[in-house]
Amino acid sequence: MGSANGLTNGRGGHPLFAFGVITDVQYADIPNGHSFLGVPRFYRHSMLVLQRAVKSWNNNKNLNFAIHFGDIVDGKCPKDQSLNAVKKVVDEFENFKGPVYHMIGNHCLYNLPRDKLLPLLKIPNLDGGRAYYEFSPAPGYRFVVLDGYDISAIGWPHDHPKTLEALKFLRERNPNSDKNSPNGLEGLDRRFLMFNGAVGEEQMEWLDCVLRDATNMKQKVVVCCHLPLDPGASSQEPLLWNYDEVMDVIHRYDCVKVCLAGHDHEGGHSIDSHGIHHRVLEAALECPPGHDIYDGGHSIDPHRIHHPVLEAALEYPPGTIMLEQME
Ligand SMILES: Nc1ccn([C@@H]2O[C@H](COP(=O)(O)O)[C@@H](O)[C@H]2O)c(=O)n1
Ligand SMILES: O=P(O)(O)OC[C@H](O)CO
Repeated sequence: MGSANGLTNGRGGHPLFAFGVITDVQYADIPNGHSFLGVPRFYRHSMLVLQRAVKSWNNNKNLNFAIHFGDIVDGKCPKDQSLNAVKKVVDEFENFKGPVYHMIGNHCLYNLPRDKLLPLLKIPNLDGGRAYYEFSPAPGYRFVVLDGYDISAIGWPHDHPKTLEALKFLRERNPNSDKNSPNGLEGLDRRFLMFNGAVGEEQMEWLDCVLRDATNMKQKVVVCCHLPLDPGASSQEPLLWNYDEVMDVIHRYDCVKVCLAGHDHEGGHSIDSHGIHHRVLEAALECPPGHDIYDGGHSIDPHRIHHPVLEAALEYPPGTIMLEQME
């Protein structure tokens, strides 16, 4: 089964490569709770979901790597346990017999500052806490991992220019005293919340260079970010503040075929005006005990948990993504 940009569902054709995916593990050694809107969250069980994912990835001998889309530990984790909790989850990922890539989410930053977090997550930190990077898992392909909290009111020191820029940005767009509240904001403006962030100017220039280089090298690109980049694949509140500017850069080139994200726990999928697939993955945290995203049995609530076979059919099997014939 082909799709708009040549991705297929793994039932035919020649696989280019496959990789394990999981997002929003948000582990904490605390009792079950719920989101602000009342959706149940299973903080301890998410570790089991991860363990099963790793087992399933290892059983599938053909995965090139695994990637977690951020929020490794929940913000409710007692702060004196943050370091050990992050280490515990990273160790679990390390049981995967292959490279593992991480990115930062808001909950990571509620727990630890960037200088502590980045080395633990093995995010290359070459330049003052930046958390964007790229890698090539197979010839002709490049993965670009964006830092959606580059401009953010969380994670940088309180007096850091990026914190101040983010607070100014929020003040100008969100009149609520609780900057996590979207009350009164209309439509896409509902994304101007403190638990989101933006890609800054320097990162934007870096992205432009990487995409120009990939185009020259005739490489195809998958863009990964904790925060979703397309309103068609996500509700309004979790979007990257400047998703539109990032997409303008991406749309200048023809090399990006897929954008993957987490953060919007329900998940979603869209194909944008340029034929790029956007897939937001469902949160491991909200998988109820007794069920498993990665059991492949599909005996669980398909609305919340099972990675459904989408129109673009990116998953093969659940918990992995296989790319084929990206043209
Ligand atoms: N509709 C909403 C959603 C969230 N908030 C605020 O954000 C905080 C985090 O939300 P979670 O979904 O992670 O629980 C929450 O504590 C609220 O302050 C909101 O105001 N309105
Ligand atoms: O990052 P969280 O877990 O606070 O949740 C983000 C929400 O799902 C966005 O609507």
